[in-house]
Order: sequence, then structure tokens, then C-alpha cells
Amino acid sequence: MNIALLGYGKMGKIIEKIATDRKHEIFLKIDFYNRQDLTIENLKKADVVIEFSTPGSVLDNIQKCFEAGVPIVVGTTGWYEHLPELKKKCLDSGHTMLYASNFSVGVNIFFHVNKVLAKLMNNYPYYDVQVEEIHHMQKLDSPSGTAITIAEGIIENTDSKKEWVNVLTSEGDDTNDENIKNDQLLIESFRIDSVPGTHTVIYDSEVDSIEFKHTAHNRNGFALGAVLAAEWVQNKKGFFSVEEMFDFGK
Ligand SMILES: NC(=O)C1=CN([C@@H]2O[C@H](COP(=O)(O)OP(=O)(O)OC[C@H]3O[C@@H](n4cnc5c(N)ncnc54)[C@H](OP(=O)(O)O)[C@@H]3O)[C@@H](O)[C@H]2O)C=CC1
Ligand SMILES: O=C(O)C1=N[C@H](C(=O)O)C[C@H](O)C1
Repeated sequence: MNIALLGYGKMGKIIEKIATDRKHEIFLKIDFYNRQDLTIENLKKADVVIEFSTPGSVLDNIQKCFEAGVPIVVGTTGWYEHLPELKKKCLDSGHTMLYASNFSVGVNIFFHVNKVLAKLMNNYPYYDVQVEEIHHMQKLDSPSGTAITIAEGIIENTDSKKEWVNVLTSEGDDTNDENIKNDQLLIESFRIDSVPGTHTVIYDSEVDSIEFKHTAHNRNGFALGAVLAAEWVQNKKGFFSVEEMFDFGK
């Protein structure tokens, strides 16, 4: 496939390596400094676009891909409040988009088991639940997209939690969770060194706690998943989440 990469930072560079190893060609790499090369004419040359840029640029980039009529795989996080309008725009005008807060196989298994666990724990209301995420210091958004997906999986399957709230805690601070209501699910975010991404769901009672944790050792799993998603979606029409690609519910 001919792939255009929108965003050529930590993820873009690993995606380039994995896509090239899988015999794809990366013919366009866009970062902040050459963003004037992101033209409809250039985009039309792509079989598929892979987008890992920034929360501030992703919406314009998706719009340009829609205008060029090229399928787009979106890994960028921090824009999910626009999901409903974007889904409508994509479906109404016959475009193709697949997005994921996290493309790694391990995290997608984690998402699936998280929902099953939440359903089970719903029978034991004396456990309170919270989500923790740790990422590198350069991360622009909080909470992480992955933590939002985890929280939504818990809220869908739990009677006691109605919405999530985020607290960004600096190293050494104590979490100020006094203002969090019982029906709110706390997502606590930490930014430490160069951590690629660690997510933990904690069920806590007076007598014990249960911790369910995913630790990314590096970014290769995210990047491979994004290339697999590009291969999967290139000849499809519609609006997809990565859950449809993995389909663990089968
Ligand atoms: N879904 C998933 O599995 C994963 C998602 N992510 C998400 O992917 C995104 C990127 O992560 P990461 O690679 O670590 O971030 P980086 O900051 O390393 O890279 C961001 C890239 O976007 C570029 N950029 C800035 N403005 C534009 C623009 N207008 N158009 C195109 N590119 C632009 C930057 O260019 P320059 O360097 O010139 O400023 C840089 O190359 C984040 O939102 C992150 O949360 C990350 C890992 C996994
Ligand atoms: O910014 C990152 O690095 C990551 N972002 C994604 C997220 O927000 O969940 C996925 C992964 O955790 C790494």
C-alpha cells in the first residue's frame, strides 16, 4: 500500500519502520514544519493515511482526508468530544475512518476483560473502583485516550458509576479526591519520565484490593496495530473503531 503519515514524531517513526518491513511504501511524512505539503492532491495518492499527530491538528487532518476521499486510520487522542459529529460526517458522506485510543493487541484484550470484570464486580458494591494511567512527560492530553476507553467500559457495565472525572497528579502530590462524588469514576493521571503507557484498574474494599494492569514496554505494539488497521480498513467503507477489527466478542 501507499501510505501517507500525518505526524512524524515518536509514533510516526516507528510506524514507518514497521510498515516498510511489511512491504508498504511511505510516500508522504508530515510534521509541523512541512505541514504545507498536506494538500488534497498529495493525499489522493495514498491508499490509506495513518494519523498520529496532536490533539490540536487531528481534526483538520481528518477533514482533509475526507475531502481527498482517502481512508484514514487515527491514533491521535485528545479529541473524543468531537466523535459523534465526526462519525456523522464520515457516514453521511460515504468516507472511511478507523480510530482507536490504543492499537496494541494487549490493550485490546485488556479492554475486553475490563468489561467482563466490571460486570462481575457490579455484584459486589462494597468495592470502589478507580483507574490510574502513567505516561511520559511530553504527553499533551489527560486523561489518556486509553484510560477514557477503560472508564467507559466500566461505566457501561456498572450501576454505581455514571461519569468519569480526571485528576492530573504530579509526582509527590497527594491526590485530592475529596470533591469526587460516589457516582463518579476517578481517572488519576501521572506524567513521569519517559513511561510509554501504563494503565491500572483498581477495585478497593475495606479488606482487600484487586489490581488489573497493562504495562507497555515500548511503542512497537501500538505501531504494529496501526499498520494492521490500515491493511484491514483500506478497502472498507464506513466508520470503525478498532474493536470491530479485533472482534473478541466472536
Ligand atoms: N492510539 C494509539 O495506539 C496511540 C496513540 N498515541 C497518540 O498519538 C499521538 C502522537 O503521539 P506521539 O507520536 O507520541 O507524539 P509526538 O509529539 O512524538 O509526535 C507528534 C507529531 O505530530 C506532528 N505535528 C504537529 N502539528 C502537525 C500538523 N498540523 N499536521 C501533522 N503533524 C503535525 C509533530 O511535528 P513536529 O515534531 O514538527 O512538532 C510530530 O511529528 C498522541 O495524540 C498520542 O496520544 C500514541 C501512542 C499510541
Ligand atoms: O501519548 C501516548 O504516548 C499514548 N497515547 C495513547 C493514549 O492516550 O491512550 C495510547 C498510549 O497509551 C500511548
